Amino acid sequence: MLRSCVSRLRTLAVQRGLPGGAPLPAKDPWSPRVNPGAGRRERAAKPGCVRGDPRSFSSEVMHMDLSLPNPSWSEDMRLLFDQFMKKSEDGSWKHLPSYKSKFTQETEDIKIYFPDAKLMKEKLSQAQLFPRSLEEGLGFEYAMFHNCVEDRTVCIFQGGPYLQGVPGFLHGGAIATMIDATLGTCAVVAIGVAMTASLNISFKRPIPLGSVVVINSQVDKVEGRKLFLSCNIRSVDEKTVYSEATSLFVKLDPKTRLT
Ligand SMILES: CCCCCCCCCCCCCCCC(=O)SCCNC(=O)CCNC(=O)[C@H](O)C(C)(C)COP(=O)(O)OP(=O)(O)OC[C@H]1O[C@@H](n2cnc3c(N)ncnc32)[C@H](O)[C@@H]1OP(=O)(O)O
Repeated sequence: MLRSCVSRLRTLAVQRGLPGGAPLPAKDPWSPRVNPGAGRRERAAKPGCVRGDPRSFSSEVMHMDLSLPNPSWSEDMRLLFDQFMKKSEDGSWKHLPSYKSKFTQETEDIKIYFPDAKLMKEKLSQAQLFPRSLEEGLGFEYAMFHNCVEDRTVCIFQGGPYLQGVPGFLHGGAIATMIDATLGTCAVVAIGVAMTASLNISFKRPIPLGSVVVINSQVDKVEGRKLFLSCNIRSVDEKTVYSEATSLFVKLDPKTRLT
């Protein structure tokens, strides 16, 4: 019993990068917690990006751009990210930063839909964006890029070990989450604050855990406040179509309260 407690504490010490933990492989994406450098984002040059171990400064984690490469990213993920960053140099594509929690323009915009702005502010101070709520490498690792001319958002996504459904493959709910997040971002960039009214997904092939996939979304049609979007998820070599989805997003009516 004592031995198992010591062993558990030792494991926790390793996970938190504390002394006493046995060393583990430095670049194992399946054990990001045990990588002492795993909390660091490599590209810290962008505005708003914080250098150092974010776990020691929780407010900094909230404000750190989490869509930048980190040690849990596979080679495929890094290559795709670099390709899209290259495409962004001429301005046709734009890298969209992503935070656990941050008062962005969207946060400001949504306040008007709540009758009690003070209560809303309190709630928001505790809130985290769902796909960013798991620790680095364990859940949703992704970066999004938007093309304003073509009304398209591309998400490069690597699903970590905590997103398992059928053993070895991603959970359908995790896939749906990333589809919704990508379509939602495409919608918000296109028309402002909007919510998912309907989402229809066809799961065609299972997505292996830890693999990198590309979610391609686009605006198909706009009818007043209604925005119809579709997307597909493909393998990096584009040969496998894993999922397809269609959706309706509705731009919120400033006259209507959400609660
Ligand atoms: C530069 C950096 C940028 C970065 C940028 C990143 C931003 C960061 C993005 C985060 C991205 C997260 C993405 C997560 C997105 C969610 O997960 S949202 C959560 C799930 N969705 C919900 O909870 C929504 C619940 N539903 C509702 O609140 C309301 O039904 C809605 C959707 C707001 C619509 O209500 P409403 O505004 O009162 O609309 P209403 O007047 O009833 O209907 C308007 C029209 O839509 C139609 N409609 C409404 N609902 C439906 C429906 N379910 N089916 C079919 N038609 C419908 C109506 O029939 C009507 O059609 P018309 O008669 O005009 O032809």
